[in-house]
Amino acid sequence: MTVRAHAKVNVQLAVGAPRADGYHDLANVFLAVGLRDAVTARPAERLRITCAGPGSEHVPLDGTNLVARAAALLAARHGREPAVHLHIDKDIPVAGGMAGGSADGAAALLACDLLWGTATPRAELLELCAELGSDVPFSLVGGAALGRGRGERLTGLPVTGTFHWVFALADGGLSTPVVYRECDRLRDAAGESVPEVPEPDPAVLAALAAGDARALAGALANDLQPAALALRPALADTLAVGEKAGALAGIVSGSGPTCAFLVEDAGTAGRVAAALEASGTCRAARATTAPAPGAHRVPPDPDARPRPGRRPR
Ligand SMILES: C[C@@](CO)(OP(=O)(O)O)[C@H](O)COP(=O)(O)OP(=O)(O)OC[C@H]1O[C@@H](n2ccc(N)nc2=O)[C@H](O)[C@@H]1O
Ligand SMILES: Nc1ncnc2c1ncn2[C@@H]1O[C@H](COP(=O)(O)OP(=O)(O)O)[C@@H](O)[C@H]1O
Repeated sequence: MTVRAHAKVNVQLAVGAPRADGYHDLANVFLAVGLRDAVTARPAERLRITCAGPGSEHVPLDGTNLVARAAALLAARHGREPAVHLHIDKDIPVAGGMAGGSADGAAALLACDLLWGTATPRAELLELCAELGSDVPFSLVGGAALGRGRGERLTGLPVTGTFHWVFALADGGLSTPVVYRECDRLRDAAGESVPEVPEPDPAVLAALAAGDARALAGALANDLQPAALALRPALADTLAVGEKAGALAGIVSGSGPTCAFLVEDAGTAGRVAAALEASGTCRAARATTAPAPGAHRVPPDPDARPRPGRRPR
């Protein structure tokens, strides 16, 4: 049973003051993009995780992996053992601010639910996603959505047309909690007044609904960007290269260090990606489109053969 789930970019990430539980209230406007992982679930004697693809050496294969936590949570809900082999085919950059772990968690929940025939109602799956992590419910639903609370309370958003993006992948990741802490520290140091509960920007929502890339480019906003840049100053060079090469706008994706560039069309995407790769300011650049779907089953490929050079760990 194979389920695919996509990466995200935050077209608005407004971060409130830290809450008593250590989280931050957000106005988090998620947009699912073309980069995706796949999780395959097969019956096994006990829970086993394998992973292949770029960066897979940085993915934990123990009980802390979100796919392991997803299987354990769903199994406990249905009073059974999580006896399953979960294989992750990774393409989403690890610790890149694109919710790769969350995508895998949502994909594993769905894959196990289908494999075990447990038919968990959608609302319950969403609750389990929220237990796994703040970004996991969005990975299940995809498209575009506003996340309130810590990002887990979703309202679907209308999107028209296709948005073209280029992602500059960085060497190494950034830790999400470290970036949130740096954001708090910078705001404290600047004596900034921060709302408890931030609000979505109507300009962002209108641009998504209208399919207006120029308007969306003008409204992109990420409150975690100053923190990501403080922790990784070289990201400013990456952003400058992409913008100079013709992107409408560049922004750090979520907690970073991936940089996201919104571009006018597929041709510009190719040119911006080539300029980023030639600049040496990133590990690789990937052109893709949005919106992308939520986690979904893929039919088995009768001609599937193991691909050389992608041996699972
Ligand atoms: C920043 C965002 C933007 O979408 O994603 P990434 O860019 O990392 O992918 C998310 O808020 C990340 O969500 P996710 O990675 O699911 O976070 P969780 O596992 O729930 O929380 C990890 C840690 O991040 C911090 N955290 C997360 C969410 C939130 N609203 N406030 C927080 O302060 C807390 O320190 C928490 O302990
Ligand atoms: N399936 C998974 N894929 C990637 N990372 C995972 C996974 N499960 C747990 N992790 C852990 O979560 C951390 C954050 O991973 P990821 O979701 O890729 O990044 P981000 O939170 O920046 O979007 C990783 O550094 C890793 O230790």
